Amino acid sequence: MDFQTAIALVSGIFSHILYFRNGEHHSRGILYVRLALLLPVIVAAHVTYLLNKPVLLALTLVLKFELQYLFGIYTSILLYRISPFHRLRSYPGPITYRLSKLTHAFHNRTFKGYQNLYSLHQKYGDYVRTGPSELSIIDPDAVEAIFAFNSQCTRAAWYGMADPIKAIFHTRDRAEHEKRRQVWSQGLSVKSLKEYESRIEQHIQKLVEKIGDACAEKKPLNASTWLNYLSFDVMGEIGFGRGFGMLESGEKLDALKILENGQMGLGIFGVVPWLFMMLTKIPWISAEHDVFVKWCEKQMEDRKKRTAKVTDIAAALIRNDADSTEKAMSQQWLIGDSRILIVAGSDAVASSLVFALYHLAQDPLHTDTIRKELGRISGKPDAVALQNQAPYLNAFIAEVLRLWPPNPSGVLRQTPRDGVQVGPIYIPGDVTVCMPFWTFHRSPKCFLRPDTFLPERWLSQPELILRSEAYMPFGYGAYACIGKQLALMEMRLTLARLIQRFDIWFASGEDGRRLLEGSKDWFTWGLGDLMLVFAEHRCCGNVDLAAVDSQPGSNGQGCVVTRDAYFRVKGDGANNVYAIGDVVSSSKKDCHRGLML
Ligand code: HEM
Repeated sequence: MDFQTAIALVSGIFSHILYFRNGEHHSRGILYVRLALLLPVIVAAHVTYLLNKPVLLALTLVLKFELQYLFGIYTSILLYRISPFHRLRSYPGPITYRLSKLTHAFHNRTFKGYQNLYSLHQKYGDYVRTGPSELSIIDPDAVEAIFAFNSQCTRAAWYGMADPIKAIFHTRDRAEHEKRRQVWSQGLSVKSLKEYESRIEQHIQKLVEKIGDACAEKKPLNASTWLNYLSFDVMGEIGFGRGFGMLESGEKLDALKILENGQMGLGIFGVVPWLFMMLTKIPWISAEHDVFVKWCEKQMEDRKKRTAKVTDIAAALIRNDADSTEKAMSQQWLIGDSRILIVAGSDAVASSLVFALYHLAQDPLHTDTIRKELGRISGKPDAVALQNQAPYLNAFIAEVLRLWPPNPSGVLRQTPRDGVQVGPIYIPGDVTVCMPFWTFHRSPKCFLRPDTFLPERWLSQPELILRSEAYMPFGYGAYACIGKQLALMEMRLTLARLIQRFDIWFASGEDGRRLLEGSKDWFTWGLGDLMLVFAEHRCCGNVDLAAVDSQPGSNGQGCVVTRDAYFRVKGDGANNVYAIGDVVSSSKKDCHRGLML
């Protein structure tokens, strides 16, 4: 090895040990690339000028030195990551993940990040090393230490990927975040929620009418599409004072199509923040995303110009902007939060509602139980009644959020410099820790029969919940979801209104698999299709199956005759119809046993 090579290699190794090994570098990717490209040219120019060497020779020498230097850095980095000196050496995990997060991105290429994490936990246990300095954890004892208000853990580098944009969701500084959260909470107070209720109802009513039309024409509907329209229209209404009109037009806004494309990138490259940040700085890659950002800004600008007749979340943010003395900074917050307003709540509510409809179609007993419960509430149940007097509905929603949390791969935190102690386990400092909700919610150590949809675990069978700390679809602690009550109100109202009016089944040829297996994990869910048929519910409440049951061998099965159709029914052999199936026919001849309602 010649002297120059030795110097280059040693410089590389020391650069890693003294500089790159410490602190955060994810936001400097572009800077490093620029330096790597520019420095050789500058140095070569100096060598040519000072030593009088030919340009080409100087450039070759400098580039050779640079490559050797980079080789030194990367060899040192990779060896260190798998060495017994690394602070995460004792945690199990695949060697390829220890070497580089790029492996994680590669495994996420099919948008099944949540399943990937599930498999890793199945193989390696509750603590898995999923990156050079990253752990995925499904230990309920660790929740307090990592998420509680008094935890020293902060948001991980992942949240800084939107830099330099300012927004509540991207703020890593605890004090700054707390201040912004106070501004947001004015728009989400109990009083505001009360005002939002009737406006949310109007949008739900539009959805109900659309479904009613499809129902009259006996047409199936894609629930994933229509619930998305609802949740975005509601966020337009609550966020900016007017819906986006998608329920009326039946068409997705172009801006939201762009948003979906952008989410795909997040699903794959989001696990490697430095790479994601570099990619989003490349103009032709970020062009579409910039259009979406501009559209969000425009919503806020338009809202500022309108005199508000109604209250909304933007009103609180704009008020704060008007009071602010630091105008430029305040404007930055307003722009950043306009995006959060649109994105944060819509996807999550839509996916939760679609998975809820899947479970209703899959087992109509849930529909029946909720309907009976709603029937016991006097008058049309409002949001407060649904919260306090519909325990099964609430348990049903809780179970949907357990099995299908809207952020399936969870959220990330960073441990403080001194690390964190979880009982006998020490998690070293400056480590990114992730709690993957989908996997955590299905841990057999935390929930009995973890993969089974059982709303009863939140009601009559609490013994099925072993560790309630593991349940955190809305996150937990200082950064937890600020829109939780709004989301729950919207979900309760939507499900109640749909169940009160319709019976819900899978459309012909649908079994829900496209939703369960085809949905993509791109931080929130990119939903697969779910084709459903809705039918006006005419035979509500208990149905006396005696006539059906009295037929020998009927086994509680037969037909229910409503005003104009014959439905196939299944009973429990006692007095309840618990599944009402397809319309068999409009005449009695295809219906071998009938029961007139
Ligand atoms: C089922 C519905 C929803 C679920 C499951 C959900 C889940 C979450 C989770 C897990 C976080 C925490 C992220 C973290 O720890 O960094 C979060 C944050 C947030 N959510 Fe939601 N969310 C839902 C609906 C909504 C709605 C309707 C809004 C509308 C206002 C909203 C606004 C926000 C905001 C602004 C944050 C950031 C809070 C902060 O930084 O302090 N979410 N959400």
